[in-house]
Amino acid sequence: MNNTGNAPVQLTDVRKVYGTGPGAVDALAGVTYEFAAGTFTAVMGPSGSGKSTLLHCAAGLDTPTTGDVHLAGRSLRGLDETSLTELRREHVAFVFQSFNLMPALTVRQNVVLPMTLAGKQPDDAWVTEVIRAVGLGERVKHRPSELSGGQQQRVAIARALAGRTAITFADEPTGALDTTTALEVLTLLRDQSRRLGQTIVMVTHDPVAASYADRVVFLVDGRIVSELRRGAVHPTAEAVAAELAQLSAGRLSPTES
Ligand SMILES: Nc1ncnc2c1ncn2[C@@H]1O[C@H](COP(=O)(O)OP(=O)(O)OP(=O)(O)O)[C@@H](O)[C@H]1O
Repeated sequence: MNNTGNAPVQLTDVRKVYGTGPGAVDALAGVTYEFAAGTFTAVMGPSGSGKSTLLHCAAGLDTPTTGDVHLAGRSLRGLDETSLTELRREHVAFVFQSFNLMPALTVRQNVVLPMTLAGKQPDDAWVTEVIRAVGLGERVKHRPSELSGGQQQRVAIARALAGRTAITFADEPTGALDTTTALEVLTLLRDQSRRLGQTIVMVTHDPVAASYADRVVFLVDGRIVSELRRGAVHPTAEAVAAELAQLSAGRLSPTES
């Protein structure tokens, strides 16, 4: 697959090897993929297939062993840490499992922190709207320690939405949420991608979560092996689960099974 050069997130023959010698692990075995502007993509695959490694390499949080990543039009190869931090602050939001909230700050202060760090003026009305949309309108002055795990995750999601960055990386964003809140959060992410043209890359184990995405890519043993795209047929939870089951079954070679 050739990259066209326009996508906000592009991986070109990205390989990531952990360790050396006989114990080395090929976490990514040559991934070339474009996460196109305004698309919401779910990354799925069996445990250990390389999903988190792909997300970390794509976001510049980890360095590929070989290959290149372009983020917001810039090659990450050889970029120093300061430039990388600036690039991320300007263009990227994160919703990770470890919420990375600042314990001393209130909900609202946490939500606007990336903008403050990037020297941007928060849009107060929009910040209020996203905090309300994630169901924390009554808790803006609470600190993370006064919130449940699910509520803390919602702060992280509000923080990602508030900055209206071009790109959001999400790692199991709904893992700690009850079903109702999870569906609200997925709807918010989908709306964000549709309304603001944001590119969202989400790792998930959950076919229902993946069904909110426009595209679902499947990783097996560090390679993208298939893809479902919204077209005539929506990537339904059933279609995603069926593909995953087939890939997981196919992964067991006759000698292993
Ligand atoms: N820091 C590391 N050192 C050595 N091996 C690693 C490291 N991080 C990941 N791996 C290995 O790389 C492979 C891919 O790991 P990764 O965490 O990307 O998979 P994953 O698909 O996200 O898994 P899961 O669904 O279980 O979270 C695995 O075999 C894992 O053991």
